[in-house]
Amino acid sequence: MTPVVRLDRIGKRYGRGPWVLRDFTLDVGPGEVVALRGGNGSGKSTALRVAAGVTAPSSGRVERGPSVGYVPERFPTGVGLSAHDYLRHLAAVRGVPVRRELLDDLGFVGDPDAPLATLSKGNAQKVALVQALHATDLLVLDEPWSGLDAAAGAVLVELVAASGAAVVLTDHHGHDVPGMREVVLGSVRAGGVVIELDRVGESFPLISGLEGVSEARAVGGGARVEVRSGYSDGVLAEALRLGCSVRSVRS
Ligand SMILES: Nc1ncnc2c1ncn2[C@@H]1O[C@H](COP(=O)(O)OP(=O)(O)OP(=O)(O)O)[C@@H](O)[C@H]1O
Repeated sequence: MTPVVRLDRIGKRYGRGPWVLRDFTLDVGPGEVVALRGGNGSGKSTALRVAAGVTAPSSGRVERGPSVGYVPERFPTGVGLSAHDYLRHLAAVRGVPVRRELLDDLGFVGDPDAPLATLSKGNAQKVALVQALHATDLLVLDEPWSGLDAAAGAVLVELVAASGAAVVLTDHHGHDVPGMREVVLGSVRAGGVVIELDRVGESFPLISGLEGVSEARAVGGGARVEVRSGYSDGVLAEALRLGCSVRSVRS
């Protein structure tokens, strides 16, 4: 089966911050539903943003089909439009029909002509879902059940299961979509070690950019370096080669 979305050894760091994702690979085929699992801060939303194309990976490659729907973790309701105008506008930009009937299916009971910012959280979330559900290739859903009542939640399970698109989602509430595959994102810090180095000096940027380093902080002339599980030997060897000395290694 040809995947609709392929994340190929994705790495992501925001600016010069720590690596949030390292070597993350994921293929999702049409009609497949994948739930990303992992603790807070393990990079789930980041992986979804990369999959949806709203943020670029720092390394690795992304391939995806052209028709993509994305529900962000926080729906930006401050656009000053009503639900109807917002859906009409996005549908026109994308050249797809407005699927207003989905608002009814999800039990939307807000005023569709009132500004989005005045809607309740659950009703705003239903608008966020409807604008995404047009997608035929890839649906990227970040906490899509957030704010939904039980009835709407059950409808969303059915919509996701029946979408036919590749679906990648996160869900802290454990909704069970039939056939859903789970992919666990390990924290880049889980199981790793903290290495304290002396005599780092100008080698700090090189040390902080080494493979497996999830966070590095300059401390005096040395550094405190957090290293993911399995990478400490390589980081230690490289640090020594760069002339640093090792003060401590702790798991
Ligand atoms: N725009 C950003 N700029 C800088 N750092 C960011 C940004 N977005 C996320 N991060 C950092 O990336 C890491 C992963 O965050 P992300 O939101 O992807 O995790 P998550 O698994 O979705 O977390 P949660 O379960 O709490 O929603 C965190 O340390 C976070 O602080």
